[in-house]
Amino acid sequence: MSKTLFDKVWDSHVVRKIEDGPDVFFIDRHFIHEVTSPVAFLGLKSRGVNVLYPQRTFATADHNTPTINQHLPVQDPLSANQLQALEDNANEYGISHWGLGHQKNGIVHVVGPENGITLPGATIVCGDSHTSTHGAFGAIAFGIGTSEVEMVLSTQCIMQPKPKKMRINVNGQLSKGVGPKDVALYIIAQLTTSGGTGYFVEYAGDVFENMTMEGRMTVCNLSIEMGARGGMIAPDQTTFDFLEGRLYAPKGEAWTKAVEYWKTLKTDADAVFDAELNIKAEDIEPMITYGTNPGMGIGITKHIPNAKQVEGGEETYKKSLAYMGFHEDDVMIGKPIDYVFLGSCTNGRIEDFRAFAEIVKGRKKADNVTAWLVPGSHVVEAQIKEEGILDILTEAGFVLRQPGCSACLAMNDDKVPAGKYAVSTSNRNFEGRQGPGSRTLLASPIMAAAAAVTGKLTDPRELF
Ligand SMILES: CC(C)[C@H](C(=O)O)[C@@H](O)C(=O)O
Ligand code: SF4
Repeated sequence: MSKTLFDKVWDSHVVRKIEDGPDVFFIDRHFIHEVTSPVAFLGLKSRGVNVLYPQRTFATADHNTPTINQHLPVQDPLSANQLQALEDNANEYGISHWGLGHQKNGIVHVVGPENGITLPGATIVCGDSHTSTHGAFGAIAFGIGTSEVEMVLSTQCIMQPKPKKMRINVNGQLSKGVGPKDVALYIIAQLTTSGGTGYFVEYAGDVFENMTMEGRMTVCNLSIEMGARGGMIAPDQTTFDFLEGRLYAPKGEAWTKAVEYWKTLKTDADAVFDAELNIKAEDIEPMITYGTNPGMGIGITKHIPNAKQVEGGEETYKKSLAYMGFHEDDVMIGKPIDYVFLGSCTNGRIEDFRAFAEIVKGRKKADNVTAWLVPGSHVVEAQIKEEGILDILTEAGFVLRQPGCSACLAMNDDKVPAGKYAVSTSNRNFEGRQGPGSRTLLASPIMAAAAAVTGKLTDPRELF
């Protein structure tokens, strides 16, 4: 029978089928961080159960970490406790731990791929919704809850009903200034934040085939924001080139054999999906969100839609605009902004910093803008320095911070004040996401750069 990429990976990991119930599903690799793992370990302890395969679990600290002075003790007691608990649990159970200050430390969804822990055909989970990022490598990767984290630690399996399958095809040529983030925000705007509910998505078409691994990760990362369980892209030469030689990637003969297998991980020509969406690359503009969910996005040259044009309740829509301090039919270009955040597991990789630097090169940060530029990992930070990007940023008046989730969800000190506008390369614009009362406008790194140097929303295409 013909199979999709998703079927191939899923079916090869089912340990047991339960009639009319979920599958018992084997997990190859498990990431943990300080927010969702402490309670899972407490559960293990209270049941007197051990970690079955500690070498399949990887711990990194990211959410509660400060992004300056990481060599000093963490001031916030809650954060300090969470970080300590992660370290203690990792040590107690023999799990590798990349804590604050460790040269491999960074956001879980950045360091996994960077170190070749994320591999094609693998099943990957983490107590974190943006685990979908790892699907960029042709892995089945999704977020799980704390009780499932405990289940994976103790059995290396979870119980999962098999989701439905959706394919999103984007074909054609993206225009200059339109990148992976715009593609993803465009798709979410089309589908809405619930359009992917119950599905696992495969992204296909020449736009994804021509995309770098960083770009594919940005797209898969945002799958969760359309309600999908996860998203994936068939592995190809771009994937293999990215992975070869990385710390945990197979070596020598094992590598050759692995690549041979990975090449079979493609959707068969006549395989059937439960839903399919076709998008023309030429229709996508640089995107910006104007509301309080990631589906409320439009091309930068467009006006904010009228309540009558949008699905869902008019009242909720108006409430969302009121929170943002915007009005129906407003033009986005020219709106003044206060903060710019470049970073997160969506856009905190080297390519994102290159894109940002391309725009700010030879320009200056606008005086009214506070900018937080936060690499996704120490590896990204080092590369920023090596490639001379730091010099460009410094010259333009920007400061580079240290790695972590930072203002993406403001669990540390990087909080956008109430009422202020932040152009953010992260993935969620919910009320208060970047600090109580903060107003988030989601965008690509180049859109963020254009705002950072002009102090207002600007069409980045004008700055090339
Ligand atoms: C803290 C964590 C559980 C959360 C998630 O699951 O996504 C966070 O990473 C987020 O982005 O909101
Ligand atoms: S960077 Fe943001 S979205 Fe990603 S894991 Fe951290 S808090 Fe979640």
